[in-house]
Amino acid sequence: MAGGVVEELVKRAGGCAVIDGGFATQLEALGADINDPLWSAACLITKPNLIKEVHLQYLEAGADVIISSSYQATIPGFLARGLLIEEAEELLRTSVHLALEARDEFWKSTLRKSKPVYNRALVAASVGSYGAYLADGSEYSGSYGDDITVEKLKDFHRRRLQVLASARPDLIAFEAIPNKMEAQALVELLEEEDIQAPSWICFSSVDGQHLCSGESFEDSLRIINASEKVAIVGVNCTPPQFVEGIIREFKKQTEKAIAVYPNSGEVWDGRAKRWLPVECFGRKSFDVMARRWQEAGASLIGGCCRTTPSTIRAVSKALKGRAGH
Ligand SMILES: C[S+](C)CC[C@H](N)C(=O)O
Ligand SMILES: N[C@@H](CCS)C(=O)O
Ligand SMILES: [Zn+2]
Repeated sequence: MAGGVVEELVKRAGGCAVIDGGFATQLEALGADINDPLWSAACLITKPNLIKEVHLQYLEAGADVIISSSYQATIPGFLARGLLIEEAEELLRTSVHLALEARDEFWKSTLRKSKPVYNRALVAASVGSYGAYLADGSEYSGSYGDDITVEKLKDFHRRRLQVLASARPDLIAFEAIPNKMEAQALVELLEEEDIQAPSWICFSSVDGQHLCSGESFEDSLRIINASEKVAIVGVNCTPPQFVEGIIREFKKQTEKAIAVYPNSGEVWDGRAKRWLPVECFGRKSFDVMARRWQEAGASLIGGCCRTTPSTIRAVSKALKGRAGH
């Protein structure tokens, strides 16, 4: 059963596991230049040590799950950069290995302390949507053009998924999926490739009522509910003010564990490649909202773009009564 490892983690975490925060955001905060078609995955080539440092910072902050640096790491993306196929595949494996190394080192160091306050974290291999690869902001529009088909999406995802799975992550995290066709492709692919690690599929939404494409959550959840390979569904990189309503809607439509890791509420300008500030997304702070998300039924909670280790420290404290320290 795909969900065993997830159920165990959620139980160990006291009912709600903490996911890490914005990975690319923290890479940038540490000085990386990610204004690049590969976005944060460029650092797999140029700054692997920084990637490990970001993972360690989120573990220190109290994350029970860390997500690898492969969101925008794709074989065609690396080939366009002039790498060979073997080099591209090695970088994909490296993204998982860096996260596993950080997890194992951190866990060893906490075991040496007399009163460990952490759980042994899980590593989720990130698989960004096709829109992330296109690097045109389409993970927030769901518009992949008229020519796209389920088969083309499966072909796009297939080899990367095989390679990432071969590096033995604990979970596979499909992130910022903006339309139903891609959810269908992923569910079929998990079955065809018989992927053993449990998966999560997280959608992006810009209005809190639909996928970014405008399609209903209901139809996509029906597709996902039929898959035993998917243990967790949810939303990521979605404005936080919509998340409580989304969880309540998902609770009606699925029995799978629900993960939410919204962004800060800022909006990505895909053309200018920058985050646009928002006036105000509500009066509540992220950690206060996180408690409401837990009450509404989320089992895994973290942050996405523009959230940081201090966000996750506060979330960990709010959900478990203690910060990572
Ligand atoms: C989650 S978005 C901010 C990632 C970057 C985007 N795919 C781009 O390359 O423009
Ligand atoms: N795991 C990725 C998601 C981007 S939407 C990151 O945090 O950078
Ligand atoms: Zn994000």
